Amino acid sequence: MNFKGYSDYRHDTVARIGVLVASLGTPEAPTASAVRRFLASFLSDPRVVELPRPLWWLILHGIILRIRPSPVARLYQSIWREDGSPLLSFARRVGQSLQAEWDSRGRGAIEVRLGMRHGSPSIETALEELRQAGAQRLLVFPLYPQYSGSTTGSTFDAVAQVLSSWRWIPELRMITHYHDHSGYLEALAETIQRSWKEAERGERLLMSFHGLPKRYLLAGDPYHCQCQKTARLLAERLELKEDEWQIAFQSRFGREEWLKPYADDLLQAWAEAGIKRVDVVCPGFAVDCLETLEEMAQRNRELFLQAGGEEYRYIPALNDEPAHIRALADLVEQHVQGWSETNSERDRETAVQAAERSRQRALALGAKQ
Ligand SMILES: C=CC1=C(C)c2cc3[nH]c(cc4nc(cc5[nH]c(cc1n2)c(C)c5CCC(=O)O)C(CCC(=O)O)=C4C)c(C)c3C=C
Ligand SMILES: [Fe+2]
Ligand SMILES: [Fe+2]
Repeated sequence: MNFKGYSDYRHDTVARIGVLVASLGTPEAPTASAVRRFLASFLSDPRVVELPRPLWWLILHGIILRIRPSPVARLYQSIWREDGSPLLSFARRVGQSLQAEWDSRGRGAIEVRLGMRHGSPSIETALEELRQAGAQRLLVFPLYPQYSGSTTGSTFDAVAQVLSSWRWIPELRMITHYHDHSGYLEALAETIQRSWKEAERGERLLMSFHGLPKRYLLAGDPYHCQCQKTARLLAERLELKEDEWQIAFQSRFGREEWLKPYADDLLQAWAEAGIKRVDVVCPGFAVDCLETLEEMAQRNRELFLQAGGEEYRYIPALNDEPAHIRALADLVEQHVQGWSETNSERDRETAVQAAERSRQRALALGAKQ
């Protein structure tokens, strides 16, 4: 028996809905060895680094995994929390809050599980839990508002890989992007406006997204377009004038050209041009992580202040903000349409009850003859 199945399957089993909330993953600890394990997994993913495998294997194992883990572990140390990696801690809270928000809506049961593309809790573990909970309908929900092959696409690969060992493949749906979803944009607008109420507003708002090699855009990855659209719609909601905001891309890796403008270069140029106060938000990050807390909230602040800037305010990611959770639950609701209705109908009249009724009918017919 090569495939996992339910050996004790009963016909009155209700087809449950499982929601796999997926995120990137993070090291288990802020140490060089844990960071090495994480990077080895992440950077071996052909969706993340699109280079010929033998060449990349040599560069990755011969150079990168020897020199990068120690300095990157120090960066993780600067943001590590009592409950571990910020990315994992916030993603857990998002999963729990989404489950609670859904339950409070009374729209039929769903089971939410969190799975990480790299590290733990793995997508495999999360899917196995959903399988055991009888989730024969599966909604895959990667926490990436903007689609990219390197993130959303890679999540799909991992899910497909796990499902390839299942005997009974669930009905499958996937939220591949939500960059222009009104609830998501509203949640972003709300956190920015709240931050403007708390302290004086900056002269400019920088909307910074994780970067991507420009090559991927030219090969057809829609990520760049979706970031542009998110930024434009957000600026419209905030009624910002052209010169009051700007998009940028952060977290470059390697030597080739990435999407531009680069966030650090832009902040430096702003400071040198006499801009004194900036607000920075990272709309592409559903939860705070190394790239937002260390790079954008700490490192680029130093850069801006040293170049002559005076105030730099980092506006946190949406994390478990109620407006964010409501938006995510709205997205789930939109994508399970048709599923929950059939489920509640089945809840009322299970297959066994229906079978019993047809048996009675058959008996009654037999008695008449
Ligand atoms: C070629 C390399 C990389 C691509 C392409 C890439 C795309 C990409 N990444 C995110 C989100 C995150 N990336 C994070 C960390 C991170 N990213 C890369 C490289 C690429 N990312 C590296 C090597 C690292 C690790 C840190 C480092 O060594 O510099 C994280 C944070 C993880 C954490 O633990 O907090 C996130 C989140 C997106 C959205 C994206 C494509 C759009
Ligand atoms: Fe990344
Ligand atoms: Fe574009």
